[in-house]
Amino acid sequence: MAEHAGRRCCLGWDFSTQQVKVVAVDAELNVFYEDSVHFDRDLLEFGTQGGVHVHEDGLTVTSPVLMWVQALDIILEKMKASGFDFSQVLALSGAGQQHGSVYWKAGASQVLASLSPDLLLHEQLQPSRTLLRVPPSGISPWDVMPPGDAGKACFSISDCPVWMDSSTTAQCRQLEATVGGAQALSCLTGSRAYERFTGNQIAKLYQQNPEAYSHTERISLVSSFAASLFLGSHSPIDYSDGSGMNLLRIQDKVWSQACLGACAPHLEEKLGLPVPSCSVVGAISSYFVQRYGFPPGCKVVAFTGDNPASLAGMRLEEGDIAVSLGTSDTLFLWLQEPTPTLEGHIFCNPVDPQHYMALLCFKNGSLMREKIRDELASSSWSEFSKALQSTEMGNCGNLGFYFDVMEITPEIIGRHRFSAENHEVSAFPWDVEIRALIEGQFMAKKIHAEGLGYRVMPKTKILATGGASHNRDILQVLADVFGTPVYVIDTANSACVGSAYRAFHGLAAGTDVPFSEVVKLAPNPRLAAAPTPGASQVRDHQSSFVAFAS
Ligand SMILES: Nc1ncnc2c1ncn2[C@@H]1O[C@H](COP(=O)(O)OP(=O)(O)O)[C@@H](O)[C@H]1O
Ligand SMILES: O=C(CO)[C@@H](O)[C@H](O)COP(=O)(O)O
Repeated sequence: MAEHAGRRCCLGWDFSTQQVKVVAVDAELNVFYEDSVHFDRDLLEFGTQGGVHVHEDGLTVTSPVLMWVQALDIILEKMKASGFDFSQVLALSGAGQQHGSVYWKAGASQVLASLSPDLLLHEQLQPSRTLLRVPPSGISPWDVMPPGDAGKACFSISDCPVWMDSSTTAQCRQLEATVGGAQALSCLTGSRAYERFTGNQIAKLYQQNPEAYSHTERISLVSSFAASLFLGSHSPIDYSDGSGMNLLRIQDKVWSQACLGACAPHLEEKLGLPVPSCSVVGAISSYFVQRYGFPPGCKVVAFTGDNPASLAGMRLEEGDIAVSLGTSDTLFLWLQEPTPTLEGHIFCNPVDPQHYMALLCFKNGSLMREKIRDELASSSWSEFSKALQSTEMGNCGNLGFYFDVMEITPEIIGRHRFSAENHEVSAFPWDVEIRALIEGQFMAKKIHAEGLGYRVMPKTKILATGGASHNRDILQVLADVFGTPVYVIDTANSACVGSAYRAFHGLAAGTDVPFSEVVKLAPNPRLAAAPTPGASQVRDHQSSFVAFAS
C-alpha cells in the first residue's frame, strides 16, 4: 500500500499554461503528494509549444480544450495507479491560467451530468478528434466542430483563446469607447481594456464566428471550466478570476451591463452569476465517486486564477510583494482599497472579500529566459547560473531588455542592449547577456511596481514562486535589484498549494473563520537570497538607463 494511503486531505489543482499540476495537503498543512502532466512532453499529439499554438498572424494564441481534459484524465489515472486514497479527500479547489475561455456547446450540461465511470472524461466530452490541430492557413482559428458531431461534442470551438493572445485590439478600443475611455473602464473593472482579457476575446468570437457563439450555452474561464469537470455541471466564475475579463464591476461585484452589451448579446446568461471566491460550489460529481473513490460529500470550492491562488498559497500579507516566475512573470500585492490606473490590474482579493490585489503581468518571462539559455548556455540552467555567478552585480553598467514577443508591460517588442556609456549595441558577451536579461527583467518589474505606488519598506519581503524560483542565482539578482530579501515556500507550485488551502477554508464555510486562521499552521517561507551589501548603489547608478523600460 502506498505511504500516502489513509491521510485525510484537500487537493489543490492548477491548470496553468504548460501543465496541469496537483498537490495533496493533509490536515497539518503538509504537502504529501505532488504530480503534473506537461502538455508538450506528455501529450505530444496536440503539438503545442509551451502549451499553446501560436497562429499564423502571430497574434492569435490558443490551446486545445481537449488537451486540458486529457491531462486531467492522465493525472487522475496516475494517482490511482500510485495507490492514492481518494476516499480521504475532504474538499478540493483549483486554479487556472487567467483570462483563457472555454465555450460549452448547447447540450454540454447534460453530458457533464451523465458521465459514465467506465470511460475517461475526454472520451465522453469530445469523442471526435477532428480539427484538433492548428487550422491550416486560410481557415479561421475559430473552427466549429463538423455538423456530424452535433450532439456529441461538448465544445463550440475546440481551440480556446488563452492569455498570450493579443489579437483583439479592435475589440478593446470598442469596449473603452462604449464606457467613456480607458480610465473609465479601469475604474469600473480594475483594468483598461487588455487584448487577453476575456470580454474582448468573447467579442472577437461573436464577431468572427456568430454561429459558434449562438451554439454556446455557457462560457467558462479556464478555472471555472476545470471546476465544472469536477462538479459535473457548470461552475460559476469567482470574483477574483472574474476580475480579469473587463466585465466585472470590482466594487459591487456584479457584471457591468454596459460592458456585457459592448461585447456580445445574451452574454449574462452565458456567463452565469459570479460568486465569492471562497464559495463551495457543490459536491463532487458521481463520476469521480464511482471511478476514483472520492467520498460523495467531497466539496468543490470555487476555482480561481493562478495568480490569486498563488497569493493564497504564499500567505501574502500587506506590504509583501509576490513575484511569480512561471510561463509569465507576474508581480502582485495585497491592496486594502482599489486604485485602478492605466497600467496593471486590480482584482478582487481571493481570500478576503473586502480587499483587493494589484497585478502586473510580463509576457516575456520563462520562455524568454529559456530562449537565451538555449542560445548561449547550451540549454543548461547550470551553465546559465554560471554566467550569473561569474559576472558582477550591476553588469559593469551594461543593460538589456529582451522582448521577443510583444510585451504587455510596457507594450514593446525586440531586444535592446545599452553599454555602460548608454550607447545601443547589437550584442554582449554571452555571460554579460545572461546577466543583462535577468537584471533587465527585474528592473522593469521594480519600476512598474513603483509606478503602482509600491515602495520597499524596511520590513518588506519578496515571496518568489513559479518554475524559475528553483534557481537560486536568479533569486539573488531579484534580491539585489529590489534591495529586499527573497523568500520561497517549500514547493514552487504555490497556485496548487493555495488551492488546497482554499479548499480547507471552504470546509469552514459559513463559520466566518478568516483564511489567515485556517492557514496559520502552514510552514513559514524560507529565506532564499538576501541583498548583497552595496547592491543599492549599483541600482541607483543603473536606474538612469531605465526610462526605456517604462
Ligand atoms: N532551474 C531553473 N532555472 C530557471 N528557470 C527554470 C528552472 N526550472 C524551471 N524553470 C522554468 O520554469 C518554467 C515553468 O514554470 P511553471 O511555474 O511550472 O509554469 P506554468 O505554471 O506557467 O506552467 C519553465 O518554462 C522553465 O523555463
Ligand atoms: O495573464 C496572466 C495574468 O494576468 C498570466 O499570469 C496567466 O495567468 C498565465 O499564468 P502562468 O501559466 O504563467 O502561471
